[in-house]
Amino acid sequence: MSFVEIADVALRYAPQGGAEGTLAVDGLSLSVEKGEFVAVVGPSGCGKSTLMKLATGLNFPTRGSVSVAGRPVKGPVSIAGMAFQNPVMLPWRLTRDNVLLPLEVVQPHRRQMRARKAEYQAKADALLASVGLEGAGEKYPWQLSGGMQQRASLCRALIHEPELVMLDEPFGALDAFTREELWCVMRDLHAQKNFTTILVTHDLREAVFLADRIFVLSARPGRVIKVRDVDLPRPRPLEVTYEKQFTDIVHELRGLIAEARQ
Ligand SMILES: Nc1ncnc2c1ncn2[C@@H]1O[C@H](COP(=O)(O)OP(=O)(O)OP(=O)(O)O)[C@@H](O)[C@H]1O
Repeated sequence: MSFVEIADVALRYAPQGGAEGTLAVDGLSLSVEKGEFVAVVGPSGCGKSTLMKLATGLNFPTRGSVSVAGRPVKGPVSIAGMAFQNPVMLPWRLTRDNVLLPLEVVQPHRRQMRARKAEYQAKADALLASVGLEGAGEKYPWQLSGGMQQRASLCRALIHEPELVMLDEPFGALDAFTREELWCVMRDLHAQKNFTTILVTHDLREAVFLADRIFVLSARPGRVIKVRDVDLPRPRPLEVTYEKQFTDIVHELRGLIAEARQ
């Protein structure tokens, strides 16, 4: 059995005001192996974020099944860490304390928080340093740039050592240079820690740079219309993005999405 299995799933959002609701995904099947880095791309509104919510237990299928780590998903998946386009840091807490938030929620850390606070704080500072944010734990999030906040948000997604990391457009709001820097941060974190990763993105270069496999979804209701292996060797330097093999894959994906939008 794969680490994440989504099997023939449909999800219709509840109707409002007599309408019939929105069928977000239908016949959606995909599986992700342990340690794999996959990306999900597709036309706007095709159900990418819905897929993320299904895999983390924030939404449940109308039909079909979802399992993670061999267990059916019946509620929020505690072995998952998440990062989104908007880092949403609590402005009254230091950056370090924002990073520590999942440990205050997820067991067994929650019950150990008081006794192990100093150790957890040191862990947060070490994680921040590993993404180039040495000393930033002592600052408030509003004292950091957007790129720094997004790095901190990655740390928050990883602090409880999740086996599954879900990234929903995490670099979408950043300028091109900062975005590429964070691709490298993410590449290195994945290589070190080997968590299973699902990245939802509109940025096809980002998908090809980071992923082992890319799932292309149809227009809504979303289902997988193509699985593209990215057979570029790792570790991948940024320069790979200028190579023909890389740009060929990007063009292929662009063509598939253009077709799917029609
Ligand atoms: N909570 C909700 N209630 C009702 N409809 C919803 C809800 N969440 C999403 N939808 C609808 O489901 C469809 C799929 O939404 P989803 O956010 O999964 O798509 P997406 O591919 O992530 O979108 P985008 O490319 O714009 O980020 C859309 O038509 C959206 O309006």
